[in-house]
Amino acid sequence: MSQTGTTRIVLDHVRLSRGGACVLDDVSLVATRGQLTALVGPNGAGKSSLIKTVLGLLKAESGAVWVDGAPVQMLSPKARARAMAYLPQDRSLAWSMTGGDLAALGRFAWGAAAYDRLPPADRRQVDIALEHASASHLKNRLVHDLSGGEQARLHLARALASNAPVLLADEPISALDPRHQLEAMAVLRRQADQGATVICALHDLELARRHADQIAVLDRGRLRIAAAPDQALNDQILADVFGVRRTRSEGFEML
Ligand SMILES: Nc1ncnc2c1ncn2[C@@H]1O[C@H](COP(=O)(O)OP(=O)(O)OP(=O)(O)O)[C@@H](O)[C@H]1O
Repeated sequence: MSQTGTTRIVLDHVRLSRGGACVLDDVSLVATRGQLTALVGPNGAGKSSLIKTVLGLLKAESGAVWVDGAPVQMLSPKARARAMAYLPQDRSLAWSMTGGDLAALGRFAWGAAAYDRLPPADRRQVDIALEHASASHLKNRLVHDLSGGEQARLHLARALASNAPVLLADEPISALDPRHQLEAMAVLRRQADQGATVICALHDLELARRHADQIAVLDRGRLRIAAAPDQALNDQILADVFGVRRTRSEGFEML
């Protein structure tokens, strides 16, 4: 698969099995600088598995993942952490910490430190990330005392604080109210506009359509289409993959 100067992430005929079943089947996808790719597909389609494979957390049994021209499996854990920020779907924390310390974990690959002990430049990155995630006021609160949506915004701040050129976000808007969903999507859009490569798994097809440059539709482990939003979410795909059709009010109804 050809790689140009703007290419950052390439999946080249990736096949992955989990629990004895094939969950990614011959998936090829390219994500470039400055581009927001929305990964959509029904539950179990393989979105989280794809993100973890790009991160090198799961190893493709055939095919390859390239990050800035290097096979991901050749990169050290630190190099991967510096290249790619990850907002996982599971955001449970085993022990509590302040919101500031959670967001400061985003600087971990540059040297671990609690928020108060971060070098000024790193602390500034964390403060900017907290602001972008609408979470500055949560800096001194204990994470376990916060609502699900407040915790989600701190986890987004942690991912943003790393300032990595690639951002992989697995359902970044789950648990967020409508206003904060829009804010989170605007932040991801801005990251892409500033040159980052953003890949995010989303269930909200309308938000995906409005914010993404390309939409990759996964269907039972196979990439059905990766294209501009209106092309990717055409009537046939909506019916075949999601079992829905668009209503006149831009919503969806079951077929
Ligand atoms: N740890 C695991 N062991 C075995 N199978 C797994 C494991 N994790 C996920 N799977 C299976 O892999 C397939 C893809 O799961 P994945 O989490 O990638 O889907 P998804 O598209 O992210 O789904 P969702 O929208 O529900 O989050 C599913 O069939 C799932 O049951």
